[in-house]
Amino acid sequence: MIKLEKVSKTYRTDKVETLALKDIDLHVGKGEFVAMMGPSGCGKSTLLNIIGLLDRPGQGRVHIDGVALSSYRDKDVARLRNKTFGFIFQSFHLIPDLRVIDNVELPLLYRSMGNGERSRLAREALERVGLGARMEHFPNQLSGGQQQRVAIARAIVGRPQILLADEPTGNLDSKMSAEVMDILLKLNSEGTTIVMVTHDEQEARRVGRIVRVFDGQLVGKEHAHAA
Ligand SMILES: Nc1ncnc2c1ncn2[C@@H]1O[C@H](COP(=O)(O)OP(=O)(O)OP(=O)(O)O)[C@@H](O)[C@H]1O
Repeated sequence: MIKLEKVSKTYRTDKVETLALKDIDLHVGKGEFVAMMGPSGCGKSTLLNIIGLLDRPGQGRVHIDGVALSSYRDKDVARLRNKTFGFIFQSFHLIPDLRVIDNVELPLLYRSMGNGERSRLAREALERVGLGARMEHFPNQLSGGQQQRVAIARAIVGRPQILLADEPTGNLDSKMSAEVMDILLKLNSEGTTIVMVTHDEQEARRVGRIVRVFDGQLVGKEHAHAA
């Protein structure tokens, strides 16, 4: 499903060069749930951005569902990203002036579908995360855990094959974190491939596989075992 070969990434500013990723080989099979762990600054977000086609590697190859990213032009990459991935962030990234239902509909605006269909899919996604009764609320009228569930509904509304989550429980207390993890595990059991960055060992142990990043490289052998 996701295959990275010898991926490296260097950030260059006027004065400094930072080698953020070095020779990453990673294979994530269809339907896997992978937790990515490592100290601050080791390259986890950079790796997630490259997997999610938000950034291109400096060197190396990225294959998504068997297709090499290098064969896509920029505008096709954007379309592939929108269709294939759902993104969840630590700080939710909801739009405060939009009602919950309108936030969830956002990713569908780029697809050709009528208002009725858009609204039906958004309602369905909100019901799946247990927020069917909060559609007309604004984000600041919800708890942190509920806001993250809205963000999950927004991430899954377009039925992506892959969910990428960057510390999705980082801003939540343990009860809300457990609720968010339950939803992610359920989505995974229904077939969605998930890659999640986390700092929480206990949480990571709930998922299928842990990939550890250190200083821009993968450590251990676990990254090689995927189907
Ligand atoms: N846009 C950028 N320009 C320059 N350097 C960057 C940029 N983004 C990241 N870096 C550097 O690349 C390295 C990896 O950063 P990255 O954000 O991927 O780490 P991380 O493991 O996600 O960290 P954290 O757990 O703190 O979020 C760091 O040394 C960081 O300073």
